Amino acid sequence: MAVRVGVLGATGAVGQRLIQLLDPHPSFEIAALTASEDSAGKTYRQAAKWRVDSPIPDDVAELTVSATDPDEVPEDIDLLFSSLPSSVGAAVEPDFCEAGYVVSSNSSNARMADDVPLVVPEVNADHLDLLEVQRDERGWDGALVKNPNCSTITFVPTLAALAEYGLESVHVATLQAVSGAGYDGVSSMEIIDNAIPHIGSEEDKLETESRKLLGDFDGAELTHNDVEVSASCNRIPTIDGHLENVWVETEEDLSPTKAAEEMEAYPSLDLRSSPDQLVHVFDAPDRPQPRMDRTIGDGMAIAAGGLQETPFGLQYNCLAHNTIRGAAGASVLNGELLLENGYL
Ligand SMILES: NC(=O)C1=CN([C@@H]2O[C@H](COP(=O)(O)OP(=O)(O)OC[C@H]3O[C@@H](n4cnc5c(N)ncnc54)[C@H](OP(=O)(O)O)[C@@H]3O)[C@@H](O)[C@H]2O)C=CC1
Ligand SMILES: N[C@@H](CC(=O)OP(=O)(O)O)C(=O)O
Repeated sequence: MAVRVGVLGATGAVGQRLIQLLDPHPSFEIAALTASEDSAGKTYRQAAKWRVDSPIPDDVAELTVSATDPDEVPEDIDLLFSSLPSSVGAAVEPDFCEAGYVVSSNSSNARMADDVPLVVPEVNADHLDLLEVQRDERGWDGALVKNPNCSTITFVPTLAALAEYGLESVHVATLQAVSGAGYDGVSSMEIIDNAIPHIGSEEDKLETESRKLLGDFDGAELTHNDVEVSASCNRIPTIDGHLENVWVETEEDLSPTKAAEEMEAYPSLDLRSSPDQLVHVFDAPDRPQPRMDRTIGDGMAIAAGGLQETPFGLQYNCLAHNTIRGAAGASVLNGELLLENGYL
């Protein structure tokens, strides 16, 4: 029987992607949708300005949107996907966890909290058991798990594939699509014929979240990886797909050929939303490209290419679909991991 799930912030850009991914999902049944007080009481069709590239699912369209309050969500919901603005997530997600709901959240609040697992299942599924510590410390029946920032998700799997060579330092420069800022995030006058070399708080997220994801969990405590990470983030006029240029220095020698082999061989998982192959490496030096490569693995794979030796270490480019692999798909994958690990 399918697990009954809800979406917090269901009317937003990421909320709509969540609905698109969850509606056909065999393990989950959408049974609750929440948004702001402005949307509460309306049908989803009325409340959401549907902008996803597939039709709004009929059954979901007729559900009534409720306020984002634990008292407004049915008790028989087992899992909530959260795509709220982070300030709202910070205020309400703990209330839902205290009320007994398990929350798989895409919002940036609490990602770096010591007792909150920040998970990319193919990279650090074992960190999920930090939930035992969380429940002990907070006394929650529910639980809170986070996926990282979309740009963090794009480059961390490639680093995980190289980790056995000893990661010393990483430099990453991003070229991020406008959908990452949300529908109203960047105006057309700002971004057409332009690039913006600043995305608020983004660089710090890449630098800190990557070290947490690549850290070790001993069953009680999480130690962050001590690799030095330096990021520079840029907004460019693509719609979807974050492209990143990465330079990595390793303790052991690592040729571009060997690095490509390690990336291609890095294992995926058997979870329903995991791609068959996690990292695809292109031989052609002009790939990956956002428009051509963002939907590899139904938008859940990472594309890489352009591997070469430089005076600053191994250099390569990588790409992921920011609202699928980097946001909604990442939360759904964590929901699948929670289910597989008996947390639901
Ligand atoms: N856009 C993207 O690609 C990415 C976004 N994210 C993160 O995901 C989260 C959602 O982003 P996005 O979907 O773009 O945001 P949107 O602004 O499109 O959607 C926000 C959602 O939250 C609801 N909401 C807003 N204020 C409140 C409130 N006070 N109480 C309850 N619900 C509220 C909105 O409801 P209503 O419609 O009623 O206003 C809407 O459903 C953010 O934390 C963002 O940083 C992460 C990665 C990528
Ligand atoms: N800041 C990201 C999207 C985002 O909302 O990230 P986060 O989930 O860390 O808030 C972008 O602009 O592409």
